[in-house]
Amino acid sequence: MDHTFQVDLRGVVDLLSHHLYGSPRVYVRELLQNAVDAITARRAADPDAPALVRVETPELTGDGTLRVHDTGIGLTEAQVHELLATIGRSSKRDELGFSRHEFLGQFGIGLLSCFLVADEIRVVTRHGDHPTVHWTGHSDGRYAVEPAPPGAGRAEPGTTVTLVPRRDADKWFGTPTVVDLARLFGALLPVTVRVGDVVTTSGPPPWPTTPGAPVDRAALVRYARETLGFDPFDVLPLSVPEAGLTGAAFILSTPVNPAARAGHRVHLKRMLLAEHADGLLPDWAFFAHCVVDATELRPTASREALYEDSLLAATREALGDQVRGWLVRLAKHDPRRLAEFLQVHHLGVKALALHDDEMLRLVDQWWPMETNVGTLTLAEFRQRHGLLRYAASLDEFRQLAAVAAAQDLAVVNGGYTYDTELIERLPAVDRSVLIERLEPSDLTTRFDSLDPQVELALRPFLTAAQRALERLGCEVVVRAYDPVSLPALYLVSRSAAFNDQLAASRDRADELWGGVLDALAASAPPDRPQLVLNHRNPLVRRVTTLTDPELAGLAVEALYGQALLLGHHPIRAADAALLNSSFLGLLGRAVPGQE
Ligand SMILES: Nc1ncnc2c1ncn2[C@@H]1O[C@H](COP(=O)(O)OP(=O)(O)OP(=O)(O)O)[C@@H](O)[C@H]1O
Repeated sequence: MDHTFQVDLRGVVDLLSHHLYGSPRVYVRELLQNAVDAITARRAADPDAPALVRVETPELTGDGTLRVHDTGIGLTEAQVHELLATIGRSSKRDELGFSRHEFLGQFGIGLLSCFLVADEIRVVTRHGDHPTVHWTGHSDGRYAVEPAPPGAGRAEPGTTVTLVPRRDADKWFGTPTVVDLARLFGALLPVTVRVGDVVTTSGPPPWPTTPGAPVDRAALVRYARETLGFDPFDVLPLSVPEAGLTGAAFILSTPVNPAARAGHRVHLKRMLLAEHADGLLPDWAFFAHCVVDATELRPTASREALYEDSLLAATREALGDQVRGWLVRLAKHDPRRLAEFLQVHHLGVKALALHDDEMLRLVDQWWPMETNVGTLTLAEFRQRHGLLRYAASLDEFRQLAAVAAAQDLAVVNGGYTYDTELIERLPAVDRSVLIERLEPSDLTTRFDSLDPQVELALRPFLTAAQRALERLGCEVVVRAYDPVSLPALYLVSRSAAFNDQLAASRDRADELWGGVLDALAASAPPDRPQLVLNHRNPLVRRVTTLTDPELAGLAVEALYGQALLLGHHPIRAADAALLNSSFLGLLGRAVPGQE
């Protein structure tokens, strides 16, 4: 024998409230949606039928209930039985079960959302010339249907839905709350909605809704200010005909974290679906906030998010192209504005450029980088200097920028967030790009050696100097280079820096790990850091002629300390001690008198 499923309405309402809808406030949306659909259905047969939805809050009704009146198609008694009391039954699907295009509803559960805030729902409805029907539904699952008492029938076709609030749901029925919710969800609806005397619909959207219609920028900026709460950097109209989508992208005027997406304001058939919907734009377009209305995109059953399907994917791509087009146009016709845009969003743009070729090209062409030959984009730098030579850290750049410039070596500062990674990714998108990381020790090859005679004469000094710095593992050399004002340069090749780190770790490591580090150290080349004294510097020349080996040692130690500090090199304990002793030693020599 066949039986029919029984539904525990309380259980279903509990499911809706805890797992489907984000907040009980959606009851306003569902009521408006049903009223608008009913008007749409009536106007399909009678285009001149009135189109008005009136909401009366308890403040107006005076009996504690909220009422929604519509001039829609209404229901016959048979339809009331079939549609209102059957969960999942909807008049808005065709014979094959597909949602009918002209309606907002489709699932046949919307009315149940009223039970999130009401214990009892009453519907008084009239379809055409049929008698008026009264339906009362209770949250415990009971319902009653009866014809209207004689003389109490509706004068006109349409429906009135009355909610008897639950005791704990009063806050959802205050007039200001209902006005706000009606505006939030239904401001763009194509039917006039009034809450009491307040019209909550605002007419058509502020963006062009037909192809070729002019863009009213002032209206869009006003909309952003009033509805989204910010002044956009720029606005661009959006259109994706396959999705029946029109709208606008508002470019944010303050930096945002690309990973923390705020989402987009999405309307479906003029009803707000979500204020923060995901998935409408590609990730890289984090700097744009969209407001759109679409007829073909599908909602999830909660009506609070977009259903991820191939149409949404195609829409995302098309919208991405339109935002990209905006960037390209800006680059072509208004580079100054593009520079302003990048000033605001460079960190986000760079983060995406690590993965997105298009963004990388944008950074390459338009982001001004610090270099030792002035501020240039990477593309400009390559055009002027060919090879893209870069320092991989801020310290390295600071240490070497001036010296490299004096040797005619142009260097880009790759020390800021993402810059080195971006430079190193450039050859992957453009094979013709040649890059080279500046190796500090490469610089020495560009310095001039001294005349052999001079070199010979410097031997005693060099011996004393080397003795002074031996215990620090530093080699002293003398070369002639520019700028003349620089007395000494401390140069650490990358392998020497690695050795230094290895030694420091070895000191802290236990036996087993220490053994591993020793093995590594053994395989590393024995490159030592160098203190390169500049023979063109007048002070250095004087130092090299000192005959007192102790004073020569002190002077070299002081030059070593100064080179470390100037180059932003780490100062180890031994270095600090040496700085201290050389300073005091020189001071002792400088101040006359005996103990
Ligand atoms: N104001 C109204 N006027 C006329 N018919 C209505 C009205 N409200 C509800 N109905 C009828 O009741 C049915 C069920 O409504 P319900 O809101 O539960 O679902 P729906 O609107 O069809 O779909 P969804 O769950 O997506 O909102 C509707 O399909 C419609 O036929």
